[in-house]
Amino acid sequence: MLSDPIIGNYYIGIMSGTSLDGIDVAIAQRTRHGFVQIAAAAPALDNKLRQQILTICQDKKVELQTLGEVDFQFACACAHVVNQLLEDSRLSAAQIEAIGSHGQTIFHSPNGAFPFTQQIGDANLIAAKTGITCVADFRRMDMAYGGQGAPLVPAFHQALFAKSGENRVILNIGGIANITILESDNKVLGYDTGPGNTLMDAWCEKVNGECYDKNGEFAFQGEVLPALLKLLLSEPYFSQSPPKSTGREKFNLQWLAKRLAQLDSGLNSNADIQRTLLELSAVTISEQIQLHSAACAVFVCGGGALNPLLMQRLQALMPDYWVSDTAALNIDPMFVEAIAFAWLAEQRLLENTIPLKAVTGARRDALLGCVYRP
Ligand SMILES: Nc1ncnc2c1ncn2[C@@H]1O[C@H](COP(=O)(O)OP(=O)(O)OP(=O)(O)O)[C@@H](O)[C@H]1O
Ligand SMILES: CC(=O)N[C@H]1[C@@H]2OC[C@@H](O2)[C@@H](O)[C@@H]1O[C@H](C)C(=O)O
Repeated sequence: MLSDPIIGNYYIGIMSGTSLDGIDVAIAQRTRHGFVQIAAAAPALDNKLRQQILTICQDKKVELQTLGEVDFQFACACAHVVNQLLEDSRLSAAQIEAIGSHGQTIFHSPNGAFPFTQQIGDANLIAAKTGITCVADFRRMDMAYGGQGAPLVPAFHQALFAKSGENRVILNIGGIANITILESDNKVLGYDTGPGNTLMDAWCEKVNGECYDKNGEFAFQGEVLPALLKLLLSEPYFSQSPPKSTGREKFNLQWLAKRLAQLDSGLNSNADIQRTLLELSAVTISEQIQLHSAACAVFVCGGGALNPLLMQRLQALMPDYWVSDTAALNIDPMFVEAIAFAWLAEQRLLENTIPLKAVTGARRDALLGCVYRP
């Protein structure tokens, strides 16, 4: 029997998501049993660079020179985390087939008259500074075919986690939350449900100066404010049918401030608002899962899996579902997205189209990503 030439190959995935908490990087290996995590790291972003990117995302305005310089610096940061991880794991660049680099989304606008999505982190530089082929720009071909360009991970979830004859849900709770419904007949549905941690992070940073609510401790001190929750839930995005995707362009501090101003929020404690934002994420996620899937196991990944109150509320709001995290499927919940981009790089080099049209609404499945060779 001929041996399969792709078995044993190593790929690297780099993801830095909407939370801007750091750069997730993972080395994965194609084995006979699937795609296996070999090493991973999630170093924090340099604070100055993080602030510059946040400013670009929040102000939605940037000088072209600044944009170019931030793009350069972010790519250098990505190359650095790759080189560091290779050194720590005693692997050489020559052993890696490719890097899949998501880049940092600075604007995602899939629905306007001129849809676009923009990620920074020049893949030429990543290839040059690591000596490894870099695959990047994964979203825009899907958009070119009329798709949302997001979420992309449902295809990876299907490839790794689908089990014939069994319904499963994969729930990523990053800044934005997205669900993948894996149906027993191999059909897949996936979309962004709305805020995961992004509003909680923004509020916590504003009132406590901490970039996130560690272990949900601040939210635990508060009570849900029913009038505020009702108002937040009236956001039209939540009742829109998929395909749909969103980002910090919509769910941000201004979005929250506008709604707080409509209520007499001066009477509410900051902890109550934090608790209500957590409830907003839990309610919007659990409603969408229950709308599209019969009772089944829900496997959570992303930083939200580390928030015990959020996990507790998801289980309570979905009593017929079994909520755990992707560790139960042998993938570290903190690195599912990074490994997904390693997988997307592999798929690109193999020239496999990615089955996403049912998720993103694209007219056809496409080859995703551009290849930058050093
Ligand atoms: N110990 C913890 N307790 C509570 N929340 C946590 C904890 N650790 C991480 N988080 C939350 O997870 C977030 C980071 O999650 P993650 O890295 O999955 O997001 P992301 O990849 O940036 O976002 P996205 O998936 O939307 O692109 C943090 O901003 C924080 O809100
Ligand atoms: C435009 C963009 O960067 N979207 C991210 C974001 O973070 C979570 C959610 O919103 C998801 O739609 C997507 O990331 C993952 C990796 C995806 O494409 O599947």
